[in-house]
Amino acid sequence: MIKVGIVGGTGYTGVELLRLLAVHPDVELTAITSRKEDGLPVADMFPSLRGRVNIAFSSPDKADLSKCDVVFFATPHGVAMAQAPELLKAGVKVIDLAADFRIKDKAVFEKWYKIDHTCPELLEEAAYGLAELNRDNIKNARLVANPGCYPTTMQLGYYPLLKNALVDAGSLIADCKSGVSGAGRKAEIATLFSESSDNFKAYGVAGHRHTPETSAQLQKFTADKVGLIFTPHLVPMIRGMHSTLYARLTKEISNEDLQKLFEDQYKDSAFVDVMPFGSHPETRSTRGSNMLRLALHRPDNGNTVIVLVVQDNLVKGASGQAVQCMNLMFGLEETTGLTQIALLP
Ligand SMILES: NC(=O)C1=CN([C@@H]2O[C@H](COP(=O)(O)OP(=O)(O)OC[C@H]3O[C@@H](n4cnc5c(N)ncnc54)[C@H](OP(=O)(O)O)[C@@H]3O)[C@@H](O)[C@H]2O)C=CC1
Ligand SMILES: CC(=O)N[C@@H](CCC(=O)OP(=O)(O)O)C(=O)O
Repeated sequence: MIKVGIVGGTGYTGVELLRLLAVHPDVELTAITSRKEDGLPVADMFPSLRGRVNIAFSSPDKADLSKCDVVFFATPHGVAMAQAPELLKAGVKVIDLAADFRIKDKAVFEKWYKIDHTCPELLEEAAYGLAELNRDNIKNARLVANPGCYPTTMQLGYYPLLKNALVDAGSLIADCKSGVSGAGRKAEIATLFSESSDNFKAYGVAGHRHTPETSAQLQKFTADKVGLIFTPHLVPMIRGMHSTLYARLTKEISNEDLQKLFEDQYKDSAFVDVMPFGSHPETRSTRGSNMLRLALHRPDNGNTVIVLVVQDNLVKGASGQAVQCMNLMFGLEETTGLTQIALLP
C-alpha cells in the first residue's frame, strides 16, 4: 500500500483528494493536516467520509510526513516549497497542487505570485503533471507540479492544433469560465453566496497568473511565438469549468481530418473524450469525474476553429489529475481509483 499524506486536508482540493483516495485500492491514508483542526476526526468535519476515513487531522508541525511514500500539498502557493526539499531528502515523493513548481523561470514565478522562491534548484527537476502530454517524465519523477485548472483545459485543447502547425500560434484567445469552488474554501467576499450567485463576471482580464503558466507550456508545442489572450470568468455554479478556445487556421484542412487529428492524439488518454464534431459539451457531464471532454467547431467552415473544453475543476483540474500522477509515479494503471462517472443532473 502507498502511504499517503495530505497537507491542507480541510480545503476543497484536500477533501476531494480524500474522496478519491479513500476508495483507491492501493492507498493507505496516513497523515492529513490542518493548522486549525488538530485532533479532530476527519469524518467529523466531512460526514461524507464517515466510515471511509478513520483518522484525525494533525497540525502540520506534528504530522510525521517523512513516514509517507507520497505527500500531496493541497495548500496555497508557497507552502510546498518550504517543505519539499526536506521530504525529498527523506525519500518521500511530492505532488504540489499549487503553483510552486509549475513555472521554471524563478523571476516569472516571483513576478506573478509575489512570493520569493526558496528552492529554485528544484524547479528544473519538477515534472509538469499533465499526464496526457508528459507521461514519461511523471513516471520517473519524485516531484510533480500539478497544472492549474484553466491551463489544463487550454493545453489539452490547443495541443493538437499547435503540434501540427495548423493555426496561428500568435493569436490564440481563450474565454474560460469557472465555478466558484475554483477559488477555494477560504472566506472571501467575492465568493459569498449573495455576491457570486445570480451573477456573472470576468476577472483578471488585465493579467491572470495562469497566462504565463499556459504560455510557457504551449510554447513547447510549437516553434512559432505563442501569443495567448486568456480571460477567466466566475460562473454561479459550484463545480465545473468551461473553456472556449479560438484559433485561426493557417492551413487547409477538412473538418473530418481535424476531428481525426484530435481523436488520434487522445486515443490512449482515458480521461480525454473527443466528442463528435460540432457537439456542445456540458460541465455537468464531468461533474465529480476525472474526464475532460472537448468538441471542435468551425463556424461557416471558415478559418476559425473553436475548441470547447469542459472539466470538473476539482477533479481533472486538480485532485483527480494529482491522483493520476501518483498512479504513474508508483507504476500503477493511470486510471486506478479514477473511473467514477459524472453525476447527473
Ligand atoms: N480549487 C480549485 O479548483 C483548484 C485549486 N488549485 C490549487 O490547489 C491549492 C489548494 O486549493 P483549495 O483546496 O481550493 O484551497 P482551500 O483554500 O480550499 O484550502 C487550502 C488548504 O490549505 C491549508 N493551509 C492554508 N495555509 C496553510 C499553511 N500555511 N500551511 C499548511 N496548510 C495550510 C488549509 O487548511 P487549514 O487552514 O485547516 O490548515 C486548507 O486545508 C491552491 O494552491 C490552489 O491554487 C489548483 C487547481 C484547482
Ligand atoms: C474561480 C477562481 O478563483 N479560480 C482560481 C483558479 C483556480 C486555482 O486555484 O488554480 P491555481 O492553483 O492554478 O492557482 C483563480 O482564478 O485564481
